[in-house]
Amino acid sequence: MSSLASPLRSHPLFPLSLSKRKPISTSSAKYLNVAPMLTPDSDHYGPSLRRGQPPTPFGTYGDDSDSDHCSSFDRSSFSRTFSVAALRVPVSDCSAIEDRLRGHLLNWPRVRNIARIPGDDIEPDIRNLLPNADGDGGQRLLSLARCPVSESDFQTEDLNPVLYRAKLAKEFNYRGFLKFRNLARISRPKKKKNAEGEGVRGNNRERKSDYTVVEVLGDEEEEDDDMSGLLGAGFRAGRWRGSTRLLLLDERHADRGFDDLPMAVKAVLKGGETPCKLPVPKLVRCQLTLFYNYWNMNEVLETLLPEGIVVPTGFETVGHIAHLNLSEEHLPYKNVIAQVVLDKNKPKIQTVVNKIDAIQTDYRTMELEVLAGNHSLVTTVTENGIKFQVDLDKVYWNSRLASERQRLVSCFASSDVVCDVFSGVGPITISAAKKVKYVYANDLNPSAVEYLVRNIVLNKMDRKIEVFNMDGRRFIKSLFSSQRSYPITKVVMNLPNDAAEFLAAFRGIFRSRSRADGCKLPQINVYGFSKAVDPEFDFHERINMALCETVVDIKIFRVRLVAPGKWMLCGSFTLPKSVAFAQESWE
Ligand SMILES: C[S@@+](CC[C@H](N)C(=O)[O-])C[C@H]1O[C@@H](n2cnc3c(N)ncnc32)[C@H](O)[C@@H]1O
Repeated sequence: MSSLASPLRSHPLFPLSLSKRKPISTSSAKYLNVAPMLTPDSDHYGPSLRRGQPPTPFGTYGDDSDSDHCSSFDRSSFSRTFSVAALRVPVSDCSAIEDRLRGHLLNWPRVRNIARIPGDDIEPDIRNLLPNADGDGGQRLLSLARCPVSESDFQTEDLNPVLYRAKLAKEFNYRGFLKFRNLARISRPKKKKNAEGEGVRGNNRERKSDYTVVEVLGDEEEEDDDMSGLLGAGFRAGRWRGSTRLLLLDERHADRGFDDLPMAVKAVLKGGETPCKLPVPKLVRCQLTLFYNYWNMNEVLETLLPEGIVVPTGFETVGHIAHLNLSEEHLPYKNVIAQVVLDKNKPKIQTVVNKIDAIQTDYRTMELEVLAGNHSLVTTVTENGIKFQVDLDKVYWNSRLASERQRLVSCFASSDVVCDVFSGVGPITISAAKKVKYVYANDLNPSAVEYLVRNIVLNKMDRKIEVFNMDGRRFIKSLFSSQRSYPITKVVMNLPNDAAEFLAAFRGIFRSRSRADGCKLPQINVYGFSKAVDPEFDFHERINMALCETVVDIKIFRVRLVAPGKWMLCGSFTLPKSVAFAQESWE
């Protein structure tokens, strides 16, 4: 039984997954309990989980301390090693040689073709102190070891850093000690950035942020011997003792002898015409290891999920939350999928959730299950430069409507007064308020109203928005019947499931006014869904029915397909006079 185990072996949801997906090779028996079989694919260029070999002995790389047992898998089983050849060159000549070897160097995604050799770098400061670096290097080294004994030690013109620091400390009076932080700054070593983006392995363990490591195979002496076979005795130049870099050669040259290498590489190895003076660069064999962090989400999921199961590709993001919409077939693997999504999208994503059920509540909220990461569903989203706080547990939010909201608001003019009947936490309200004269915003959900108020304050729009918390029909009726200081010119009704039915509330809104008053009729922007063959016709019919009137001049815009064959639409029309002045109202 144990021989069928895989990277998911400890996961109860994957009993047979990899046995279905990949055959296990008997020759790789020692890896059986940790890795799937790897079938080298010689036609394939570039790294892949199938091509590389697990490091030997398997499991010495990678630390799976991140694992939690309900959702995890053995991340170290994703380490793969590849053989590559490299030129070991002095740092000072590296970029010149790199230029000369374009087209012959390793060109794998996210792998730099210049690699550092751990422990090989010599700090410029140290190099200046070393004998032979400049004439007095040895003397400087000695002077560093000196401790100040007498006043005369401080009289020396050229104080070394140790003496200089001691001198400063000694000279500080009461006021000087107030500047003690400066003293600390003088002696604090500068932080070094890892510009290479590559890890340096220590104690055979990868650091968390590392995704690749390059090691030269064999010790120094063996290295020379190895290469003498390849290059011939003539190429056994004296060993270079300064800082070096590895220039990784294209994978085609991994196992080639000197004679089979391209002319450009041979020319560099021969020295002579290379830009570098002696010492001559050396050809070395390397092992390139790519860790779990290297592989992208698809590659990892493809390995983890059983064959035949489509790898879930996209997810929606709301602030720090990744929102999956897993299908039935993915549900048995939901925790592992979520963990990979989290691993591969940190730090932006901190929580991964899955929608449990279709939206059914009155407040259009979703039932979400937290699958990985922290359990907070309160997040901040930035949409079109505006910040919104939302609690996905209590309010509606849909990032996919961002461009539609932008389109709608772009149709408003600065003189407009907007009435947002189903405002939610305010994405249309606040965006419109930035442009128009005034906005009346309403929502039935008290939590949505709470966040709406927060977001209005957050975006400093409180002087241009008035908030209401009531049913949409009542809101329409009371707003239009009261003598508001701003006559409403635009109405937004974004509750696609039922908004068309709310249109009945507009019947008779100007009933008590005289037609001669010159009341400006508002433009209505109402959203709806349609599964009909002709969605525009279908939606127009529903609008007419709700208003008990035929709207002649209407523009219907297809917002997006929300499901196969199901359109979300936006209908825009001016409220017919006959509806606004109708004598009967919806009540
Ligand atoms: C689809 S959401 C749209 C929210 C917002 N316009 C947006 O784009 O995010 C619909 C909103 O209408 C609210 N709602 C549902 N029924 C309502 C009713 N009868 N009256 C007023 N608001 C209602 C819900 O609470 C929800 O916030």
